[in-house]
Amino acid sequence: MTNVLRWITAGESHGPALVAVLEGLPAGVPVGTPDIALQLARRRLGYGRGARMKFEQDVVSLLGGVRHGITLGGPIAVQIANTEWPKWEQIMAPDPVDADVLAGLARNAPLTRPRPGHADLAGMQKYGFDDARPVLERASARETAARVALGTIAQQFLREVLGAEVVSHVVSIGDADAVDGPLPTPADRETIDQSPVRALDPRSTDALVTEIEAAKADGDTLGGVVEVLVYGLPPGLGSFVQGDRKLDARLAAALMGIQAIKGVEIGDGFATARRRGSQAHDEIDPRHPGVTRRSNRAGGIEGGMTNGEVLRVRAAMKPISTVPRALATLDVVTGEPAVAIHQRSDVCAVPAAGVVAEAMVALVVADAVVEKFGGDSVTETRRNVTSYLATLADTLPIPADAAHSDAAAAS
Ligand SMILES: Cc1cc2nc3c(=O)[nH]c(=O)nc-3n(C[C@H](O)[C@H](O)[C@H](O)COP(=O)(O)O)c2cc1C
Ligand SMILES: C=C(O[C@@H]1CC(C(=O)O)=C[C@@H](OP(=O)(O)O)[C@H]1O)C(=O)O
Repeated sequence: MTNVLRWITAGESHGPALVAVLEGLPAGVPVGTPDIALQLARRRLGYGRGARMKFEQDVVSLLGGVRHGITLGGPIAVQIANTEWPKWEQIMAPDPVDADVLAGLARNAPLTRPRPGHADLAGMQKYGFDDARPVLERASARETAARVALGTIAQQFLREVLGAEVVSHVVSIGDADAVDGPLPTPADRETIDQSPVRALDPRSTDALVTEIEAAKADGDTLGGVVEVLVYGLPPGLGSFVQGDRKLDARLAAALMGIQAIKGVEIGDGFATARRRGSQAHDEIDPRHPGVTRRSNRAGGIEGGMTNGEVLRVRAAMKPISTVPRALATLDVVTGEPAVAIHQRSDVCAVPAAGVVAEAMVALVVADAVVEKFGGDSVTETRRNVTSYLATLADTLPIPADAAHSDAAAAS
């Protein structure tokens, strides 16, 4: 399946900049450099991130597709420059650099002890490198900054045409679970971002921070689970007619594409597999104004389509593979046993992964919205949305506002 909305990123972790292009978005979406900078700043936060997050800055510029704060309908190009570039200018130079100059740079020493869990070894084998540098430079999750930049624009689009809002929070870190309370709503965003682990309930924060501190003290690393919710989606985004058109399949692929994400769950996912049917599905109740369902175990997707309930998807992140108490590996030059590269690194990046997951969900949902409603301008897309919602109300005896579920529908 070819996406209506297309996106791509380029750039290395220690290169001069990341670049990202988003194509297929209608004209008229309000977005500016400060909106993107704000989201990039959120991605850098979170307890457990390494030193690099403190000294490195993202410098964002919109290079195309936006004029005076409004998208023009053409490809949108974003650049995220890296303030650390002067330190890497020769090591990562696109043009040849004198071998003597490179030999004098300690930072340029070949990385020959691949980290289990990172892209190092398979990447070196795949491309025939005896240095992990060319692999890790692109495999690195620095690239997620570029996706967050594009996700910001997708979120602005969803807000503009549907009034839809994307929220994320951390569900667990390592073995510690956040308090299992009501689902976060858009009104909770600030509270979540103020928590160093991006947990909604303040009682969760201490437990999750303690978990990270304990791993750090042991020279170890952690993963965890994040959840993304989208409020305000109409039924019918995505499709049941082909596997690759299913919205759940598209969400899973996009979330799995984030570095270190190893599991995706839609709604109650794995828990649903253990339930009986009578306890697994979401009964339809037309008497409850504004809500068609008595529960939302499906996470707002049935048959590969949104069903008008809150979209709810989780992503499981594995622990960071640069483990300070380094793991066993080999030296690819000598073939001898060795310990893996273990320079500075994040101990836990789950809170940041939540921000990245928001971006990927926003891009996938925005793609499904453009696919269903079309439109070259936001005005045209919005008109098509309005007409679809009116038709829905005409054709089925579902209360009109049920087609636009609100926060209450989530609980
Ligand atoms: C926000 C974020 C930050 C990350 N930071 C690190 C890090 O500091 N050190 C590390 O080894 N891996 C880090 N990772 C994970 C690696 O990028 C990832 O494990 C690697 O690219 C291999 O890909 P895979 O885990 O998907 O197989 C991070 C991932 C994310 C999403
Ligand atoms: C730079 C970012 O994340 C990096 C992702 C990353 C990895 O291996 O994925 C490894 C670390 O980089 P380094 O090995 O240079 O310390 C993280 O800091 C970022 O998120 O902006």
